[in-house]
Formats: sequence, structure tokens, C-alpha cells
Amino acid sequence: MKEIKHFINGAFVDSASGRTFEDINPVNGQVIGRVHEAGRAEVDAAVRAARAALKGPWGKMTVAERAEILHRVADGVTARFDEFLEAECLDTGKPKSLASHIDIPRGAANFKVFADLIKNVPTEAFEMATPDGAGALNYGVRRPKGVIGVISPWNLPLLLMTWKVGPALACGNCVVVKPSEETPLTATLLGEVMQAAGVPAGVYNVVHGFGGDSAGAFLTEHPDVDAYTFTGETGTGETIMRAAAKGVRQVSLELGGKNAGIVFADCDLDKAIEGTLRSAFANCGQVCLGTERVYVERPIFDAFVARLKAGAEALKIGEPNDPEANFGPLISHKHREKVLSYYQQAVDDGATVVTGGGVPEMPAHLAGGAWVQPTIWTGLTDDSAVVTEEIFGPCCHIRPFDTEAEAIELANSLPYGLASAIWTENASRAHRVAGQIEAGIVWVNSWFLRDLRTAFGGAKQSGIGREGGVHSLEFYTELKNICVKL
Ligand SMILES: NC(=O)c1ccc[n+]([C@@H]2O[C@H](COP(=O)([O-])OP(=O)(O)OC[C@H]3O[C@@H](n4cnc5c(N)ncnc54)[C@H](O)[C@@H]3O)[C@@H](O)[C@H]2O)c1
Ligand SMILES: O=C/C=C/C=C(\O)C(=O)O
Repeated sequence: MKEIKHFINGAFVDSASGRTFEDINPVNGQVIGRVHEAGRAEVDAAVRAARAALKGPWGKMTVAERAEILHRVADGVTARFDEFLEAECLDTGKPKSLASHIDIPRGAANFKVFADLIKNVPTEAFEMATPDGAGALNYGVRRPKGVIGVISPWNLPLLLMTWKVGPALACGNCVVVKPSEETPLTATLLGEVMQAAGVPAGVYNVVHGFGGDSAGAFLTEHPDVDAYTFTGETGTGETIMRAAAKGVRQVSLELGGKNAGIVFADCDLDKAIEGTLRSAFANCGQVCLGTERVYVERPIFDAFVARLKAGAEALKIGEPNDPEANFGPLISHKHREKVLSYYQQAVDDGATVVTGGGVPEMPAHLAGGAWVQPTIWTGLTDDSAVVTEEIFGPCCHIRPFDTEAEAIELANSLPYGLASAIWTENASRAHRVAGQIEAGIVWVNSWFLRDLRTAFGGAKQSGIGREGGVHSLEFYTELKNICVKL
């Protein structure tokens, strides 16, 4: 049985309390390992180690030296690709075919992209006139923000954690990471890679545990953390923001969504079906950017529903090692209860269940897993909780629309504003509609197509701030203006 420890000040350590919790494999419900649960003592040790590393070797390194080390971290992830893949799939149950294309390569890319970026950012300068005619010169310098608390979710564990740790370290900060209690493995493995790459002790720390009244809360309440970057549910974001208010600490929040897909009759239907299938069902629907509301222009509504149904029914449910499988389990039985409660709610609200709606029959060795069927509904009213609340499962509701204005209004009707996907071959319409969608990210004729230099984040209740490219620098550095009177 694996024992999963904290990584503090360059060493793997137990919890002083001896408290542990189980890491469960969602494929079969079996225990993968025992995870040490951090108390305030371990969180405090991690924060102190981070502060010391900031004042010590990491803070004194040149940008070029830091960037070189981060490249070695990326290479270290790639060199141990199979171990990261195994660990990520054990924790999440997701198909290896998916994690080997998305999670693990992005885990490496998140270090490379920001290591390169940091070497190439210009600083701003303003010359100004002064009454004595001599003038003055203003210029900006960026300094690390300090010790960053990183709190990450379970759906894309390595990808989402490194998406924050990569730029934070590139900018010269030190981090204390609190990965999701559901997925402790890859953050821990990354500690070994950091060490081998020459990242000084204390720069990257990992504390394990839960959210409220556990490692998550202890980290957000710790007075010596300078800023928090969080990805997770909107409600948790509110709690973290409240904790960060004490001491006026900055937050970057990437939160939930209830994303709309808008499919116009002039779309390329093959592409729209393929993209909507991915956006609704990839990672068993557990992607913050996923589409749970699909609005389809009436002339193609029936054809679209029939083809999406066929696509959903052709998904191959299976365990990570099954090379044919492209659909895994949900993260846990607890999450399955939540998803199934919405499946029941849909029926209670009078939905037509186009496909799915329950739990699939699985072979005996997988019967203990958190499996659920990909599900499509039609016929719900716009105020059904199934249509307004984030389910975070493999499901979507499809509703017809008649005009462009109606589609935009429907897409914008909720308090969330993370992402949207528009399907049309009419270029003017694509730009016109995309410009009016209230979301941080709009894809046209694609979904989850990511250029890491672009701004990433949510509008409305889907988040605060943007990360990605130079936008990450805004959060992970303090911009100081120096004014020199000539
Ligand atoms: N916008 C984005 O980029 C993005 C990306 C991925 C996931 N998400 C969202 O994440 C959610 C799914 O992830 P989840 O269920 O792990 O989210 P969650 O909010 O339950 O947990 C996320 C992390 O926060 C910690 N946490 C929980 N309560 C806490 C507290 N009181 N104080 C400090 N930390 C606390 C958890 O332990 C975990 O590490 C969905 O809502 C999804 O939309 C958003
Ligand atoms: O589940 C949410 C996916 C988020 C993706 C990213 O943060 C990214 O691609 O950088």
C-alpha cells in the first residue's frame, strides 16, 4: 500500500498527528494508498520553508538560472511520463488515452512556456517633463509576489496545479500546494522531479488534506502567505476570498461554469457533433470548460439530437488501461451521488431522456467503481436546476432556438461566465456572436483548443482575474514603478 506524504522543505514528511486518509481508485473503489493529513503544524512548516527559500537561494537566482531549472523540471516530467500517467489515472480513473494527450504533456508544457516567457517580457518606461526642464524617467520592475498558496481540484490534477506552479516559480515565487484530497499522487511525484531538477528546498511544498477545517483552510488562514491561486467550485472560491481578505491578500480564482454551446443551422454538422461530444463527455464531463447547455437552431435540432445520441452511445466505457476506452468513471461515489441526483431531477422536471440517465452495467471487477452513463436530455424549461446549475458530470440538455438574439440571451442568462463554443460557417456571425457572449473564453468551431499565451479565466461568478501568458505575470509579480528625477 502506498504511503503518500507531504513534501516540505525538500523532504517527504509524515504528519505529526499521525492522521491519514484513504486515496480511493474510482475505477473499482479500492484503496490505492494512505495519505498523510496536514494539520496547522505541517502547513506552518511548509509556509516557513517557502519564506526561507524566497529569502535564500531562489530569490537570489537570475532569471536565466531559474528558467533553466524549470526546463529541467519539464524534462523531468517527460522523462517519467509513464509514472505520471499511471499515478494520474490511478487517482482519477480517466482513460490513459486521454491523460497521455492532455494531462501529462500539459504538466510539462506549463513549466516550459512560462520559463521562456519570463526571459522575454519587456518592462514599461515613461519619460516625463518637469517644471525645471530636466525631466524624469519612470520605469517598471517586476518582483515576485512572495509565498503563493496554490489550491487545486481533482479533475485535471497535474495540469491545473502546474498551470499555477509553472508561472509562480518562473516569476521567482515559492509555493505551498494543497492538491485535492481526491488526487494527491502527481503533486507528490512532482516533488521528486523538482528535487532532481535542482529546485532548492522550500521552493515547492505540498501539504495534503481536505478543505474546510483541514489543510485547505489552514493554508488560507496562514498569515504569512502573500496570495492565493485557486481552481475549484464557486462556493469554495467565496470562502477562500473571505479568508484572504484578512491581511488584504490577492486572489486569482478559476471557478465553476455552466457553459453554453450554440449550434447554428449553417454549421459544419460533423464538426459540431464531434466538438460537442468532446465538450460534454470528455473526462466523464468533469471539465470546467465543458458544455452542459446546448442551444441548437431549430431547422437542425432533430438531426443534431439524433447524431449526438448516436455519438454518446458509441462512447466506450472502460478502465484506464483499456486502449479502446474513451470514457472513465466519475471521481468518487460522493460525486456520483450528486450527478445522479441531477439525473433524477431531470426526470422529475419532465425531461425527455434521449440517452443514458443511470448507471451502466459493469463487469464484476469494476462493479465497485463510480461509473455513470453519458446522458442527454431535451424538453426542460430554462429554469430547471438541471439547466441552471453546474452538474460537473457527463451530461447536457439540448434546447432549440429560432434567432441569433435568442441564442445569445439564453447563453448569457446565468450567473456563470466561463466558456462558450459557437458552431457556424458564417464568419461575420461567428465574430458578432462571440463578441456578445458574457464569458472569459469563447471558442468558434472548436473546444478546449489552448494557446498558453492567451488570457484564461472566467467572467461573472466563474472567477476573478486572468492567468496565461503575460496575464499570469500580473498576478504572480508585484509591479513597481521607479521614478528617477533627472
Ligand atoms: N475555472 C476553471 O479553470 C476550473 C477548472 C477546473 C475545475 N473548476 C471547477 O472546480 C470544481 C470541481 O473541483 P472540486 O470539486 O475539487 O472543487 P472544490 O472547490 O470542492 O475543491 C477544490 C480545492 O479546494 C479545496 N477546498 C475545499 N474547501 C476549502 C476551504 N474551505 N478552504 C480551502 N480550500 C478548500 C479542496 O480540498 C480542493 O483542493 C468545479 O466547480 C469546476 O467547474 C474550474
Ligand atoms: O477543467 C478545467 C480546465 C481548465 C483548463 C486550463 O486551466 C488550461 O487549459 O489551462
